[in-house]
Amino acid sequence: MTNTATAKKQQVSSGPVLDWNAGHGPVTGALSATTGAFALATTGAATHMPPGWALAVGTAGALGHTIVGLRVRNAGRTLATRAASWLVGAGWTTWAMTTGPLTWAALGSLATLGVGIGAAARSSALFEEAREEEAIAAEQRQIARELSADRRAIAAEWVERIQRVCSITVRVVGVEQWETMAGYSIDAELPPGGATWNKIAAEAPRLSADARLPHGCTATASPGIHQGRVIIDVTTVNVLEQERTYPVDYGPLSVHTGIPWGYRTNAEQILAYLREQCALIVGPTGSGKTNMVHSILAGFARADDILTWVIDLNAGSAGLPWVLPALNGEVKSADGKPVRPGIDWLAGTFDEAMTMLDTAVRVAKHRKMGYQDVLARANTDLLPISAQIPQIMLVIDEGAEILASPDRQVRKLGEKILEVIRIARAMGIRTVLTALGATGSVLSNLMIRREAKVRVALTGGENEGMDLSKMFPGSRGGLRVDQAPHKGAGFMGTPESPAALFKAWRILPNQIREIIAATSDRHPTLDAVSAKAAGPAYARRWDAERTAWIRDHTPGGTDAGGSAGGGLRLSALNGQDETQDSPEDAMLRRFREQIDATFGTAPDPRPTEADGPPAGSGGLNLSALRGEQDNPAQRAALAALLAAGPDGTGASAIARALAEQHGTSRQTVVGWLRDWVKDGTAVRVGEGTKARYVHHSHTPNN
Ligand SMILES: Nc1ncnc2c1ncn2[C@@H]1O[C@H](COP(=O)(O)OP(=O)(O)OP(=O)(O)O)[C@@H](O)[C@H]1O
Repeated sequence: MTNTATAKKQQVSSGPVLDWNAGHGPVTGALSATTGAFALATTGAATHMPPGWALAVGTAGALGHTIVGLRVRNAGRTLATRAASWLVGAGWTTWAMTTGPLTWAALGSLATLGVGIGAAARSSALFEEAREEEAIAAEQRQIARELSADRRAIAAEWVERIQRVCSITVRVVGVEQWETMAGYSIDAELPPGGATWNKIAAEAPRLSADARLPHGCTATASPGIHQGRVIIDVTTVNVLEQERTYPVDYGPLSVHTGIPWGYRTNAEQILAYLREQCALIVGPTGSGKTNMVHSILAGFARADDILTWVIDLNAGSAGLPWVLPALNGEVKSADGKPVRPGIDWLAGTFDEAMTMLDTAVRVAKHRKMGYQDVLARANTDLLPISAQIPQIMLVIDEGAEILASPDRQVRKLGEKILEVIRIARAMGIRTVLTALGATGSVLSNLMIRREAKVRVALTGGENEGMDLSKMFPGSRGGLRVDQAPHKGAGFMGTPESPAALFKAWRILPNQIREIIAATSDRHPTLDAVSAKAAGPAYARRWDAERTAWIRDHTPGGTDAGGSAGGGLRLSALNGQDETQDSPEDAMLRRFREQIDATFGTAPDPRPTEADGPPAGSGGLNLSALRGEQDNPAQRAALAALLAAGPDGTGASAIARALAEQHGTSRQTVVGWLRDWVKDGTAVRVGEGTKARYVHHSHTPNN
């Protein structure tokens, strides 16, 4: 029951309730007083109540209201008005009960009284309001005084400190406390005579020590609005000490608007702009590198114009958490449909990595030719990246070790990586390389130095192999490993944001699963020009024999290549044991069933596990899911083939059906049909112009 209803019920059952706290405006207050007095006078007169009682009630009312008013700190004027209302009302009631309330004199005087009480109440309400506003303003003035006293103290302290440590006398123009409450920024004017902001920046460690800042807190100088001004950011709370999980807003991102990779000491996000830049992430074992790679993949998965290709030759697990939950049906979209993996391609073997890199080179070269008109129209030599022509981000875990490897074969991979970096910037393929520590040899490579300017050093307190001055040449020794002793923390610098402390968000498998589900519909598909260049090497990337290595990593699988040190595992495919009906097979079967249920496809045309696995099968055979399941155009083509029934259909008819929504060319459909005939999904009937294709489920044998 609501409060009002309760109050009404009480009133009905026990007569008028004297509510000293009840709020009244000037009109309702006056009305309530006069109607109350009138009711009391008429009932009192009718029942011959002694008139003294009305006076007693009025006095009690005046007292009651005054006590409540004092308790809520009403102004003296309000208290007096209320008490007077009660007493005047009671006086009238006493008089009216003696002389008769239903006379013109009694009624007229009551009306006058009502107006009088209303006016007094209105004036006291206005007074009350003004009094309250004044109190708030005074409180704010007091806070402002304290704040500006605080700011003045900070300004004076830092003028004196900069003078003492850097021998520069600055004039502080403003001090701004950060909303995150993790520190403040000082805006100061440099003295005339040639002092520059970097003179103060170079003394950052000494300034921090002088200011007795807690570990992990810094005083970093950067340029102000012109060359005669400097901004000094001082952190007073070490947010790098805290563990912060990946932000739960999985909204869309774009390569153009930057991808958040972590947060700075002032708790603000730091963005990586990768349209033209490659990135290098260095982190020794245990520093939080794998976690950081996951949070990078999370950002890429959220972008609607990025396709992520991951090379992961380690027993490590950079790509698997982004693939497996989708494949084994752990994750479903909101409407219960299977979802696409969070990355577009995962290479876990040397051969697959080589295939991926060759494909990337082909795509880059083909884009250059195929998009001449687009470039001319946009008057640019940078391919306009969009959801229709996505950027390919190649993430190569321990890629720096590949580049620096003494092994001839591995070096071939390295050369290919460098080729992609060299030729593909304009055509929208960029790389993120991670490194355990082999930075010296990697950074001496001109290509990396020039193209990979988004840099991260995860220190986790590790000194070994961590040459920060090489990673961040502009920092001039201002960065010290001991400033970031926490896992996942280190330094990050980009062309837009100078190298400084930062921390990656912690991301756990449940968040990865959430992101896979949230972003499944958002991933772009490879544009037709690139897909043509990529060819079957790309279209068949999820085939059984090519994803067999994943079996080594799924629950129950043996981690054959896993080594404690996380060394490169180039022989993942050697000596596999093709056990029948393994947990992975069961998982795959479940996934196929879901796809069949969702897309209305027929039973698998290939022999099932029960029929005995064909050579090389038994892995995660995604192409068994009717070919390129994550290509909507191809799914639509397959649906058209199925819908055509036993009469079958042709490439032109399918292409026409797909034209409006997918713009697929007849040529592409011909390619798919050829593949489907090869793998038994479709049967070709007739020859030449009469050739038709029938889905195998509509053939006489079925
Ligand atoms: N951003 C972070 N915030 C808090 N803790 C973290 C963060 N990143 C990593 N950690 C902690 O550090 C541990 C190691 O992280 P991670 O596995 O990513 O390191 P790594 O450098 O890849 O090590 P390895 O090479 O041995 O796998 C994690 O289990 C976690 O406890």
